[in-house]
Amino acid sequence: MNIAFSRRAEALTSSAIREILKVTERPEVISFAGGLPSPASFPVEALARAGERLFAQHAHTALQYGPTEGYAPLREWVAARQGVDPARVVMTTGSQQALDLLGKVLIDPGSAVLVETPTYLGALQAFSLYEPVFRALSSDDDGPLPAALDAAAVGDARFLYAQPNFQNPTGRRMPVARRAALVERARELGLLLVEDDPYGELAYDGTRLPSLLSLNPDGVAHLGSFSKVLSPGLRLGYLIAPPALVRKVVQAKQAADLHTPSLVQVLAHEAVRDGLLDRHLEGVRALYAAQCRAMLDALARHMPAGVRWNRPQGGMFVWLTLPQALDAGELLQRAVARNVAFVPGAAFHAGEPGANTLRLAFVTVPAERIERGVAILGEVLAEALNAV
Ligand SMILES: Cc1ncc(COP(=O)(O)O)c(CN[C@@H](CCCC(=O)O)C(=O)O)c1O
Repeated sequence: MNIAFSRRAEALTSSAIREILKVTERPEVISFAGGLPSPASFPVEALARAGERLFAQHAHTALQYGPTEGYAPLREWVAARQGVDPARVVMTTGSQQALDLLGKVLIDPGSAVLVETPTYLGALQAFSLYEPVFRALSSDDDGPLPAALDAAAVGDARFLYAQPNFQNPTGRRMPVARRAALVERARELGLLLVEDDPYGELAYDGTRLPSLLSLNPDGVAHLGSFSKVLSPGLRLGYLIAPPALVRKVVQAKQAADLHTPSLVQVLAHEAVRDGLLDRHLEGVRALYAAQCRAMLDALARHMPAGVRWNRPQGGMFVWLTLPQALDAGELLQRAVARNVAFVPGAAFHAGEPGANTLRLAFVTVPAERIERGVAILGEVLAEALNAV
């Protein structure tokens, strides 16, 4: 059967992370690839008790169709936590769906979309379905440069996609002054900001900086997720946006999946309604801080000269820059042959190739396996450097 695919489908590519995750299913593989939260961070007991309350008190709601905007008590909980009107909140099936819906309602073929580079490859993949032209915005260690946001660069761009907290893949965090300057420039230029923030509650010192949303609620579409603070298997996220954008996203979501599963929304609300999250997050932050120290110590011990990396203050990722001569895509094959996996950096780039970069996720690997995996990675890099 010769299936005639749409032009969009013909251009589709696989997620580098999803493809590598297939390889990492072998238990002997030390995987620094997927941004999977540590299973030790899942509040299993609290979720089990929430499930009992769900079936005892909310079974009909949890098992029935629900409103596309989401389960009202959960929307209200999100709205209160973010300081917005519940009418601006839409619950989504992971924040990944929010990325897809924003692409669907904001991007025409050929539309310009401004992105950091590198940036989250899942966002590039979601937006790409709608055939934009990506424009990479100059950035430094603090994030996108507001000075790069001039009328010429912005032109008719539909939005700027940015992550202010512990950015995937670089791990960097935008200082408050940079956030304010970025929001001000975007406001002056009438440019919508899409703020993707799955890691905002994962600062190891427990601090939270003001969101871009809080600096300009009418100019920012904010994405949040329960994946990194509760469980990714729930596939639960949310979008907070100006009313006109909420209306369009809801219409698109009606066509996509009618609504996010009622069961998951009621379960999550039953779990978080009495303050579980704040108690739970203290332990998650302490665990991730220890994991990060183990990773940074191992890198310092085993990386050959010329390899650079950041020191994240939160989140789940370390970003390595290799000497120009090395290609992380080629090195991945050699590393996997020695049971170590990571995500090559090229897939995170929308502008320059970035072949000599790679992302290491560190929260799910026990410290002794981090030490062994990074030692092997160091040997693979040293052998490659000796061969150039
Ligand atoms: C910046 C950013 N925005 C949205 C997402 C998607 O999270 P959810 O759909 O809310 O689980 C993510 C999740 N990214 C992880 C998860 C992907 C894992 C996978 O594809 O299995 C990663 O980069 O490894 C993210 O980092």
